[in-house]
Amino acid sequence: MFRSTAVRFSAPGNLKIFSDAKSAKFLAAAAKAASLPSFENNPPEIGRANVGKSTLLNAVLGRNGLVHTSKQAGCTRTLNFYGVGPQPHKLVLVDAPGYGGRGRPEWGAVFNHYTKHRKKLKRIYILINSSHGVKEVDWVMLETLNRLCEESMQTERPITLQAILTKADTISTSSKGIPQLQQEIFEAAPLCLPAVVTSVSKKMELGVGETRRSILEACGLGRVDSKVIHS
Ligand SMILES: Nc1nc2c(ncn2[C@@H]2O[C@H](COP(=O)(O)OP(=O)(O)OP(=O)(O)O)[C@@H](O)[C@H]2O)c(=O)[nH]1
Ligand SMILES: [Mg+2]
Repeated sequence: MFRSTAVRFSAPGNLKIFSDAKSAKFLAAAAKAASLPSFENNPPEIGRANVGKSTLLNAVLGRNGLVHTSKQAGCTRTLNFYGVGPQPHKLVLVDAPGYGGRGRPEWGAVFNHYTKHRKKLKRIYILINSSHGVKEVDWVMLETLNRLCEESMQTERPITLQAILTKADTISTSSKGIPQLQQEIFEAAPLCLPAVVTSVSKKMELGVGETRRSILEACGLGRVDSKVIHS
């Protein structure tokens, strides 16, 4: 269980902002979410469909089944916000729909709008399947996010980017090794922070504590982490 006196991951309120609707409605909702004043820190998770975004979020929140997951790609279709701790939330985690074959242009439009306009955005996590490696769509997304981070450095809203290599329990001998994947990520996105390697399965749990620490550090809550987080 991930516990903290100031940041309680075990009792989040699920703030579902978007519904699956036409693009215009999506964008209006994205604009609304981007200007919500009570959201302090919003690190969103992005990645190809089925990479394990929602599963990792459940693990990070210490709440099995809170975030809907599925074997079928394209499960998450909206940006979902999970407030952590008492109101007003110091931390809000954001689960995003996947990109790639099962993604939809309007989902991308919402994500782009959100990342461009959300004032309190601190860090974006890009999740990549360890055993599939860096696909072309991942490469394009890494380059795009690297540009976004670079541009943000000139503003009062610097955004950092970090990779998460998921499903480490499924790495086989034919998969590329983690150091090689890391190298490819750096080539596409030199600003990307070193990847956290995770696995959330019955076989192996790995990297969940490290992901939590990274989120707290990204949001300037790092001191809370070192004192009172138990993972
Ligand atoms: N073996 C293994 N399976 C995992 C892991 N993480 C997630 N899965 C499985 O992968 C499938 C997809 O997980 P989700 O968390 O729904 O993936 P997602 O990225 O949110 O997918 P979309 O919402 O469709 O974009 C589910 O069947 C999960 O149980 C992992 O670390 N190891
Ligand atoms: Mg999902």
